[in-house]
Order: sequence, then C-alpha cells, then structure tokens
Amino acid sequence: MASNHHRLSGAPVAAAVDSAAVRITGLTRSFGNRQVLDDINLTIARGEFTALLGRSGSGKSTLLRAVAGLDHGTVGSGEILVPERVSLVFQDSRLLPWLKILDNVVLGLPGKDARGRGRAALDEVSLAKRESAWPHELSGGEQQRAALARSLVSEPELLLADEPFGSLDALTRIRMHRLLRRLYETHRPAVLLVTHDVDEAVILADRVLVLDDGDFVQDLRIDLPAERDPGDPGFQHYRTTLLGALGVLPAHRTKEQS
Ligand SMILES: Nc1ncnc2c1ncn2[C@@H]1O[C@H](COP(=O)(O)OP(=O)(O)OP(=O)(O)O)[C@@H](O)[C@H]1O
Repeated sequence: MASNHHRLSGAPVAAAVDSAAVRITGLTRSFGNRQVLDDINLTIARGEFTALLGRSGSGKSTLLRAVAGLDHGTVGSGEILVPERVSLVFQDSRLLPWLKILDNVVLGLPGKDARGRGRAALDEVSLAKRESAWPHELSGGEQQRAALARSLVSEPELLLADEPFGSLDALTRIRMHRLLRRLYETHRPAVLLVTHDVDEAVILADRVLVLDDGDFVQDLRIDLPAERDPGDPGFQHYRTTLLGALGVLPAHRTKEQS
C-alpha cells in the first residue's frame, strides 16, 4: 500500500529494479498551470552513463530532483523506481563549512573503516594531502573533487549530478571531465548528469537525452571510444545532431524562420 501511495505522488521508491538503475513511468510535474514534465518514460540501465541536455527552463533539474526525491510539494504523478544507494552532486560542493574535508567525505558513512574508505576516496581525487583542510581553504575545483569523493565513497548504484562543473573555469572543467570518467570506470554507478554543455555530454556520456517541451526529443547512443576528442569527425557528428535537437544550429533557425 505504501508503494501505491508513492506511485500516486510520483516520489521515488527504492527497489531492486533488476537490470535497470532507474525506471520512470508516466511522470508529470507542474508548477502552477505550467506543465514542465509531460508523461516522461525512461529506463536507465545499471552502470549506464546518461547525460540530460535541454535549453534553460526545459525541466532538467525538475526531472533530476524528482528522481532524487527532492521535489516534495510539487504537483505531479507517475512512478519512479531507483536503487537503494543514490548519491548527488550539485553545481556547488555543498561541503559543510564546519567540518574538515575528510569529515565531510565520511559524514554518515557507517562502519569502522569509514575513515579509511574516506581517505581512499580522497586519494582517488588527488586530495589525500588535504584531508585536514577546511572547505574554504580549497579552490572551487578542489571542493568539487571533494564533493565527488563524498558522493562515491558510499559506492552508489546511481549518481545524480546537476551541472557539477557549471561554476568551474574551462581548464578545470576539462580536468574534471577526465576525473569523472575515470571515477565512473572504476566504480560503475549508473549516472544521470544534467548539463547544458553539448560537448560535456558527448565527452562523458554513453547516452544523451534532450528534453524539450515536457518530453524527450532525442535519445542518442554515443558510440565513441572511452578517450574522446572533440576534434574527431565522429564527435562532431554527435555534436551537430544534438545542437539540431536543441534548435541552436543556424541552419535549423533559418528553417524555422522561413
Ligand atoms: N519551485 C518552482 N516553482 C515554480 N516554478 C518552478 C520551480 N522550479 C522550477 N520551476 C519552473 O519550471 C521550469 C523548469 O525549471 P528547471 O529548473 O527544471 O529547468 P532547467 O532545464 O534545469 O533549467 P536551467 O538549465 O536554466 O537550470 C522553469 O520554467 C522554472 O521556472
């Protein structure tokens, strides 16, 4: 009965969902009389890296928040199944300022070996030497690396990321892309990454969804080697396809205007 209630309210239900890490059925979300998500259906396989693109205001964060169960009070319906262990990363690191870096990483982590696991996670993001620093002593990129360590130390089956590199400079972003992809290869969670950066989506993901007008207008599999080069013709093909779906190619605009 409890799960029926969840179904009606569209809140996520933790469940063993066989080969799927996320299963969304008939999800709708509205703010006032504006329907932001309109009958969304989506399955993300275990270990699948999916990026979610869409223009500003298309509902990307609304969808991610629904999957994370962070949208209490919004109006909607549908069913969302997620695994037990879900982690989140946001544009800002959300490290607690009164805890040192290692204490932030292991906060809430059960087990006697929590600090050891926390240290290993910090080592993976090259912050082992900063475990006793306060968050404000770290650069923006280092704070996001600590946030990634915190999100992965619990070995999540699903990682939800909302513009995690949005506030970083271009060079740091490139390094973070490499880091996230490496962490993904090691830990293999399913990932749902919200971004409005087409190149970021094609560099990182194996599947890219484009959200527009309440539903997906593109569901693209990225068949490129793990090491991706934005200069490759294959990469450019995906970039062009996605820019077309987003309606931002000059040719597309001309067509719309004529
Ligand atoms: N709490 C809220 N109350 C009212 N309207 C909201 C609320 N949250 C989101 N919206 C509206 O829902 C729509 C989708 O917002 P959302 O943040 O999901 O878009 P987005 O695709 O993530 O945008 P961006 O790329 O700019 O972050 C927007 O029109 C926004 O104004």
